[in-house]
Amino acid sequence: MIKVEHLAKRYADVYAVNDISFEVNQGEILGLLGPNGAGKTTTMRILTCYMPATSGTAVVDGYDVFRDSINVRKLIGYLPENVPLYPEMRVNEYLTFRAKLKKVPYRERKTKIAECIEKCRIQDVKKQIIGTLSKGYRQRVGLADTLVHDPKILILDEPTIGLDPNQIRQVRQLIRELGEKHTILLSTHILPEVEMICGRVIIINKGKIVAMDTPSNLGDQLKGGNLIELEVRGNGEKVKDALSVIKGVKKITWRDKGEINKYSIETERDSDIREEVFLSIVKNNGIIRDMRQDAITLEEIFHQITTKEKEVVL
Ligand SMILES: Nc1ncnc2c1ncn2[C@@H]1O[C@H](COP(=O)(O)OP(=O)(O)OP(=O)(O)O)[C@@H](O)[C@H]1O
Repeated sequence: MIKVEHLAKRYADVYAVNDISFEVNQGEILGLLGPNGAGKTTTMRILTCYMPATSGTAVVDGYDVFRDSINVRKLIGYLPENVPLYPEMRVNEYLTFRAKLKKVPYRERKTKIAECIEKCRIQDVKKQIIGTLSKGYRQRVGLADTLVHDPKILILDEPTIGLDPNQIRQVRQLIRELGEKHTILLSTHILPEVEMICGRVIIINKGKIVAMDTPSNLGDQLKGGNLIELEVRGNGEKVKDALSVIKGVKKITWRDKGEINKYSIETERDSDIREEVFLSIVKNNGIIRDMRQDAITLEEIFHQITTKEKEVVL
């Protein structure tokens, strides 16, 4: 449905997006996940024909975003990060105005608007002035606007940003429902959001794609093991050397190298080496102050992929 090849966008001497390629298949919800400034909005702006790429191509349902921009726009409903609404208009007036702009035929307009109002659950506020609505309701009016011309594809830039936890839950649920009928590309920097909503995720950092898979495969393939957090009083170097030879240890990160040392030990999947860790530290005259084991979450993977910590990696 969307095919992006070697896309790049340069602002002056900075590449906001640098040679990215990916596809969004029909009917899927794909999450574009990345920290601030990763290039998510830039990618979406190119796909929605808001601005041209510096190089590369993007094709939406067979139409090139640069050459066939009018056809591409008809296919896409775009929710920008800051939803641009007219605060002095009433909700139904605004949606009628938008439907006219988007050339929804006069005969269908009423029905289409009613459908969007129902889908986005804004019946209660349809006569209310937009400026008086809560942020959550404004977001839903923005979503209703993206749907009013019944586009095949929805491009949603940080759709839950700035909402309270209840509103976030409602908007996520709404996006999941919309995913039954529309192909969706959404951006977020919130990990649980992609885990909850998306079938596939692209992790983008500094304009480059650093990982692409289903949320669960990312967990399995990239790390998939356990993480043991340790706090030890003793000779840091000696303890590190002893830990590194334990079978099942994949990587050790060593911090606070003083009298008290902290280690994060990544282990193989399905291995539990806590007892070996304990014995090894005691044997090397270390005192364990804390030891915790957790499964590595997508959060850690994301953190590791998108940041370069100063660390000792064995
Ligand atoms: N119009 C512009 N002129 C110059 N630099 C820009 C412009 N728009 C974006 N950038 C830069 O391009 C990079 C990518 O920005 P972009 O907005 O695409 O990131 P993002 O992943 O959407 O981040 P956020 O989550 O903060 O919105 C950033 O370094 C940003 O400062």
